[in-house]
Amino acid sequence: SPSFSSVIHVFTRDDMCNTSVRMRDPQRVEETLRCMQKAGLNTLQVISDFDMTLTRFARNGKRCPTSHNILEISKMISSECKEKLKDLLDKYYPIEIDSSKTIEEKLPLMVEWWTRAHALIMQQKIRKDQLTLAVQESDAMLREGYQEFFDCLNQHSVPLLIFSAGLGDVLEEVVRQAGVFHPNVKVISNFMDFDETGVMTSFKGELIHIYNKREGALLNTGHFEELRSRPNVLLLGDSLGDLTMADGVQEVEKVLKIGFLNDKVDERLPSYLNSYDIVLLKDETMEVPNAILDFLVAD
Ligand SMILES: Nc1ccn([C@@H]2O[C@H](COP(=O)(O)O)[C@@H](O)[C@H]2O)c(=O)n1
Ligand SMILES: [Mg+2]
Repeated sequence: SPSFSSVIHVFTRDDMCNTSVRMRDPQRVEETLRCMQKAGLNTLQVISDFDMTLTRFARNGKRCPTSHNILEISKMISSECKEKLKDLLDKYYPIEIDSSKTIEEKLPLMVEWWTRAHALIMQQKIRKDQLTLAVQESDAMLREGYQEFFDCLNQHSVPLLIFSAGLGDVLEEVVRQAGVFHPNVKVISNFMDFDETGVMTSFKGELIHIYNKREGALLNTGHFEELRSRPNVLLLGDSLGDLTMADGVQEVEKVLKIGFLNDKVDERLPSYLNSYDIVLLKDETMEVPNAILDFLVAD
């Protein structure tokens, strides 16, 4: 059964190009993992962001789509609307990853991006039954090793909450088409409302954007209440906004935060190291989360 040294081996491997694992405090990571292992898998829950955390950021140098992008570049969207959505992406994505701006400075601009994009999407008479094809025709890609990750959690009945500011209907389809939408998976995200003919009319509930996952978590107290007996959390994200995803967990004991740092790595590394326990630099795989699960399984 895997020992901590085998996890460390994955953490410190230097044989793989473009892959690197950083930790602010490796000893604390080890202590946290040992506590989690001792407490057992029946005390664990996993909370993960979706876009660019469970999905790949890039492949062969080309960006992979977010759940928004999958819809935005699909046949369902008119070319005029596509152009407007692309302009929004070009304007706001650089702000999202700008390390010279604070979260407080970025927040209103991110709300503006989501609000404007969703207003455009709502005008497009999206058909629910066309989402399957949009995902099939996209380059959406879960990270290498996703099957092992999803299957392991399911096999051990560990709940996986996918908490996304993306498009819930689209991301669920990505997970379904990958064959890993197991019964232990729950999704909190922006879901569409459809009329009786299957045409989208609006979005359900409160908007989830990159910086209000804490509020989103607190709106879902029922989910976390059900998981009261699971105070240990493995959190996976790619944005500093993802760090609050576990804020709804009741009587939390240990939280291990794993951050995928995909873009503008040098500028953003200090803030990621400050806030995530483990930072994965340009790592397109689930190798580290899987090594951690292997370690936790072996109690
Ligand atoms: N119109 C938009 C708005 C946001 N995005 C990207 O979605 C990501 C958020 O989804 P998570 O699953 O990561 O919560 C965010 O990082 C934005 O870059 C987009 O592509 N289009
Ligand atoms: Mg993300």
